[in-house]
Amino acid sequence: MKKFNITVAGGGSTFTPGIILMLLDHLEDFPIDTIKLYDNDGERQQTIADACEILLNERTPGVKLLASTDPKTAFENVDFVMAHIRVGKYAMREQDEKIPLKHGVVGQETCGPGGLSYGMRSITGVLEIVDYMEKYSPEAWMLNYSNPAAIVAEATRKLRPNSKILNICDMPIGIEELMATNIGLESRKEMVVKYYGLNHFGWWTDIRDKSGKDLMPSIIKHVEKFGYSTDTGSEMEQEASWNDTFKKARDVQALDKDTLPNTYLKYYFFPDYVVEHSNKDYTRANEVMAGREKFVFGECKSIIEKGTAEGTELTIDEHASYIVDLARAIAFNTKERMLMIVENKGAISNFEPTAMVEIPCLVGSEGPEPLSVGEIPRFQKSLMEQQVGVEKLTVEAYEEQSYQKLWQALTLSRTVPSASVAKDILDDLIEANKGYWPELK
Ligand SMILES: NC(=O)c1ccc[n+]([C@@H]2O[C@H](COP(=O)([O-])OP(=O)(O)OC[C@H]3O[C@@H](n4cnc5c(N)ncnc54)[C@H](O)[C@@H]3O)[C@@H](O)[C@H]2O)c1
Ligand SMILES: O=P(O)(O)OC[C@H]1O[C@H](O[C@H]2[C@H](O)[C@@H](O)[C@@H](O)O[C@@H]2CO)[C@H](O)[C@@H](O)[C@@H]1O
Ligand SMILES: [Mn+2]
Repeated sequence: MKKFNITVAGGGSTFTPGIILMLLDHLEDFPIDTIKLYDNDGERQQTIADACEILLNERTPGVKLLASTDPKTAFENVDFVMAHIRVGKYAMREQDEKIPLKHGVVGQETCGPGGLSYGMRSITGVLEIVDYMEKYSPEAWMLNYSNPAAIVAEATRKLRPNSKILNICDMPIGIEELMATNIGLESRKEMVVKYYGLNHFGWWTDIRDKSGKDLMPSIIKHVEKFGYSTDTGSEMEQEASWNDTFKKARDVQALDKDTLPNTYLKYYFFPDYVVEHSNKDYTRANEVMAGREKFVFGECKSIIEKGTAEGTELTIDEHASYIVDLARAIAFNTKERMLMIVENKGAISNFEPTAMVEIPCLVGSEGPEPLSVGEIPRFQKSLMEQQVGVEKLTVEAYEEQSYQKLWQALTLSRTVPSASVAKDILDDLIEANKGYWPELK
C-alpha cells in the first residue's frame, strides 16, 4: 500500500502532537512515509518538532519527520496538507475576545466581532498556504482546520474556487461523542446523523443507530435536563467554560424542541447571558494559554530535556481521528459519510446556493458529494440568512478593502446591538490588527 507524505501547516500548533500521535495510531489503514511541519514561527515549531522527532523515533522509526519554515521544502512532494494555523496566535485571539467585551458585546474566538477580526487575519494566511501547496504539490488536497472555518471556507470558495480544499470542524464530532455517552453508546460512530447549518451555527434533525432506531427522543430527553453534559467528567468538561457551554445547550435547545443545537448557537441566542458570565480581563484565550499551550509546550520541553517520550502525558487527539477518516476517504475513495463545510448548490433547497453550509457528505477521491437536505424551517432559514450575510460581507470587505462592508457585517451580527457599537468595535479592531488586516478604505 502507498505510503503518504503529509505537511502539517501550523506545525507549532498545540494540536500538532495530538494529531501526529493520532496519525501514528492509524498507520495500518493510512500508511505514512514522511510528516513535514511548516510554520512561519520557526522557534515555536522547533520545540514541537524536536519532541515529536524523539517520540517518532521511539514509537515508529519508519516514519520520517521534517520541520521547515521554507515553503518549497515543506510543501514539495506531499499528498495532503493538514492546515491548522492561527494568524496572530493567542495574543491576537485575546484582542479578538477582549475588545468586543470592552463594548459590552460577546468576545469569542470564532463568533461575533472576534470571529470577523480573526477571519480578516486568517484569509491571508490560509490563501498563502493554498498557493504554496498548489505551487509545490499541485495534486495535493488541503484538509483545512484553521478557523474561523466559516469565513475561511467562504474566502476559499470565492478566491480559490478551483482549489482542492476540504474545510472541516470538530465541534459536531465533540458534541456527538457527548450525545453517545449520554445515551449509553460506546461511540458516536454508532450513530447516523442528519445535520445542517453554517459552521458553528447548525442543528441535528435526525439521529439513528445503524438499525434505524430513532435516537433523538432519548438524546433530547437528556438535553432538556442537562444540556450535553455527561456525568463522566470528560476532559473538556473539566474546563469551567466548556462545562458551562455544554450545560447551556439545554436553553438553546428550548428554542426548537424538534432539533438539537450546535453549542455555538448560545452566543447568538443568549449574548446577554454570555457577556454577563464573561470576565473581560481573563477570557478563553487566557485560559488556553494557561492550560493547553502551557501543558503541550511543557510536555514537549520535558521530552527534549529527558531525551525520551517515555511517560509523557501527551495523548492522541481522538477528535482529530476524523482527519484520518477524511484523508482515507480521499486516498481510497471510501465514500465515508461525514459533515463537511461545502457550497450549498441546492442541497438546502430554500437557502442561498453559494452559501458554505455544514452538511453530511459522501467523501471519495473526487472530494465531498453533498447529501440533499431539502427545505429548512423559517426559524433556521432566517437566522442562517442573517449569519451568512455577515460571513459574505466580511469576505467582500477583505477583498475590496472596504470599511463600509465590514461595518455592515458587524452591524448585521446578532451579537452586536447597534451600528454605533459596531463602529466603535470596528475602529478598535482596526487599530489592534495593524499589520494583519488589509488596509480598509
Ligand atoms: N476546525 C476546528 O473545529 C478546529 C478545532 C480546534 C482548533 N482549530 C484551529 O486550529 C488552529 C490551531 O489552533 P491552536 O490553538 O493550536 O493555535 P496555536 O497558536 O497553538 O498554533 C497555530 C500555529 O500557526 C502558526 N501560524 C500562524 N500564522 C501562520 C502562517 N501565516 N503560516 C504558517 N503558520 C502560521 C503559529 O505560529 C502557530 O505555531 C486555530 O486556527 C484553531 O482555531 C480548529
Ligand atoms: O477554546 P479552545 O481553543 O480550547 O477550543 C476552541 C475550539 O473548540 C472546538 O474544537 C474543540 C473540539 O470541539 C473538541 O472536540 C476538542 O477536540 O477540542 C477542540 C478544541 O478545544 C471548535 O470546533 C473549534 O473550532 C474551536 O477553535
Ligand atoms: Mn470548529
